[in-house]
Amino acid sequence: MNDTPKKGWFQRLSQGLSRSSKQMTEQVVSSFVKEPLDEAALERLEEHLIESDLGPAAAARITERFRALRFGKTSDEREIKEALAEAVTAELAPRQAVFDPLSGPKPYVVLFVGVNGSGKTTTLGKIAADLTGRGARVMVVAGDTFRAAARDQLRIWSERAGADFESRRDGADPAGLAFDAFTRARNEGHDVVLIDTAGRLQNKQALMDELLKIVRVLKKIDPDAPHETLLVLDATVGRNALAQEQIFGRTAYVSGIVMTKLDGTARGGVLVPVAQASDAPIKLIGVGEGIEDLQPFDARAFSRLLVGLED
Ligand SMILES: Nc1nc2c(ncn2[C@@H]2O[C@H](COP(=O)(O)OP(=O)(O)OP(=O)(O)O)[C@@H](O)[C@H]2O)c(=O)[nH]1
Repeated sequence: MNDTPKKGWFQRLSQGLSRSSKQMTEQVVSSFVKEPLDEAALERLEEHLIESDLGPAAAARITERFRALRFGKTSDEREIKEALAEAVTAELAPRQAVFDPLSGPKPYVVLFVGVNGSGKTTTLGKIAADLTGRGARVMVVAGDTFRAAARDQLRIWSERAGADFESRRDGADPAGLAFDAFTRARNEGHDVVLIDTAGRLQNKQALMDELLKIVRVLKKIDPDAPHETLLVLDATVGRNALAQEQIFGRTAYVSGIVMTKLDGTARGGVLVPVAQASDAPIKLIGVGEGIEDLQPFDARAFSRLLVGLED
């Protein structure tokens, strides 16, 4: 995604995170205002943070940091929010990284993995549109060959973006498709190849085997491919996102996480335990269905908005 967010992104992020920040402000922030911060209040804070899906480990660390900043002091709402924002930023800042498909090798191959419904296809479509908008030549590959609906949806995104599109009939081998598409993209001078994959097969093992096979055949053409493997996770499933991260993260060589649908949940805080559990950093976040609603992850902006700080 473009490093310089388009105008209005901050407002969209703010609006998208409004349910989460409302939860934080109502449940967490308001209960501390105008009381000197004591042990009982800190315990309540930790509980609220866990209820907001930040996870026990991060909740404990944030509470400790908060204690160091404010213990024994009477705080107004702004001071509470600033201290919380600082503590959440400290958790997330080391887990932030940039998705930059245009400064690597060409064609730059990006594999999209994640369960069905997580927002994979939409994310891929938004990225395709962003890249073609910046003048890149993009190929979109419909690696979920089992579901005609998934393919059609991707074709529509691809046409809208002005990208080239590669697909095969139902049930064709996705690894073969990926190989041919990568070969064509190399020959024709594409800048980026975006490969969608299935999110569900007969069982988990079959799904992982298929992903690994795709990776293997891509490496036959370029040992460094795929240059990026993005795991797409849906924030609305809360802590289930953690389980998904574990399954895909362990086997699929994930290099970056995209957290979608942060606008559809009051538990956007789940990004914190996911970011910490994963070996891969958070690269992009989605706060809506529009093309402009997918943007680079900015730990500081995210943390401040999560606790209801608008500036
Ligand atoms: N509110 C909101 N909706 C989103 C976001 N990202 C994706 N969606 C919606 O989530 C739904 C599922 O997204 P898809 O892109 O189809 O998900 P998928 O993982 O490709 O799933 P399949 O197509 O079932 O394989 C769609 O209705 C999207 O419009 C987001 O950031 N916010």
